[in-house]
Amino acid sequence: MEQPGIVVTGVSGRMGQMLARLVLGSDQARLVGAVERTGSDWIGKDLGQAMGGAANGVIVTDDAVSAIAQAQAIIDFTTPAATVGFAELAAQARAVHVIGTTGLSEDDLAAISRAARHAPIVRAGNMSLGVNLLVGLTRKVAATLGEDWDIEIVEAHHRHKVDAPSGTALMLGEAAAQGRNDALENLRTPARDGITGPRAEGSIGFAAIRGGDVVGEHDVIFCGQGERIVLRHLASDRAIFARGALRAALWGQDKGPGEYDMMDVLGLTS
Ligand SMILES: NC(=O)C1=CN([C@@H]2O[C@H](COP(=O)(O)OP(=O)(O)OC[C@H]3O[C@@H](n4cnc5c(N)ncnc54)[C@H](O)[C@@H]3O)[C@@H](O)[C@H]2O)C=CC1
Ligand SMILES: O=C(O)C1=N[C@H](C(=O)O)C[C@H](O)C1
Repeated sequence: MEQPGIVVTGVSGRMGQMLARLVLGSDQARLVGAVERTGSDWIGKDLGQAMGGAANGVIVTDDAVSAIAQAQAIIDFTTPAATVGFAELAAQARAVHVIGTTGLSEDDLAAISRAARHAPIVRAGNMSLGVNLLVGLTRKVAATLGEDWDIEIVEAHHRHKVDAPSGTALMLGEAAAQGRNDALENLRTPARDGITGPRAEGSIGFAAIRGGDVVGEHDVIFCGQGERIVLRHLASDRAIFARGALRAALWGQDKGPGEYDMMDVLGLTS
C-alpha cells in the first residue's frame, strides 16, 4: 500500500517544524503539503530552506483547500479558529484530521464533532505516551482515595503559551473527576487569586506557571492529612508529541468517521 500523504498545518510553528521533520524522515508517510497562515513570510518558500536546511521541493502554501485535497491525513497544531476551518476541509476531503491544538471552546468542539460525521478525527490535548498513561493512573488513584484527599493540578509551560489551563491539565482533571464519578465542570476550581475562602470539598484545583522555554510539566497532587501523592509528567522534547501525532495519522487510515483520542490510538481505552 502506498504511504499516506500528510499535510502539516502551522508548519513554521514550534510543533509544525517538529512534525514536518518527522514526516520527511519517516518511511511510513509522505509529506505532501505544508500550510501556513496568509501573511506568514514562509509562504512560497521551499520548506527545507525555510527550516534552515537543503531544499526538499515542498513549497509552503496558504491554500489549505488544494493542499488537503491531495492528502490522506492532516496534522494540525495551530489555533482554535484555524483548526475549526481545517476540520471542515478535512471532512470534505475524507482525510484523517489529527488535532493537537488546545484552548478549544465549546463552540469549537461542537464544530469539530460535526466534521467528525464525515471523517475520522483524532484529538488530544497531549499526544505523548507518558501523559496518556498518566491519565489512566490519575483516574485510578482518584477512584481509590476518598474525597478527604484534595486534588490539585499544577502545570508549567514556556512563555509563548496562550491558553490556560493547558489541554493536558484539563485531560488530567477530567480523569480525576471520572475517578470520582462526576464531571469536571462540577468540580473545577480555576486559578486562585484574592480572598478565595477555604477550599471547596471535593473540588479539583488548577494552577498554571508560564516562563522561559519549559516544554511542558504536569503534577497531579493528591493532598491527604499527613501525606501527599504526586503524579508527575515532565516533557523535555516536543518530539514526543510529534511522534504521537504521526502514529495517530497512520492509525486513522482504516477508521471510519468519528471522534477518537490517543487512548484509542495507543490501545489504552479502559
Ligand atoms: N496535543 C499536544 O500534544 C500538543 C499540543 N500543542 C498545542 O498546539 C498548538 C500550537 O503550539 P505551538 O506549535 O507551540 O504554537 P506556535 O505558535 O509555535 O505555532 C502555531 C502555528 O500555527 C500557525 N497558524 C495560525 N493560524 C493558521 C492558519 N489559519 N493556517 C495555517 N497556520 C496557522 C501560526 O502561524 C504558527 O506558525 C497550541 O494550541 C498548543 O497548545 C502543543 C504541543 C503538544
Ligand atoms: O503549548 C504547548 O507547548 C503544549 N501544549 C499542550 C497542552 O496544552 O497541554 C501539550 C504540551 O503540554 C505542550
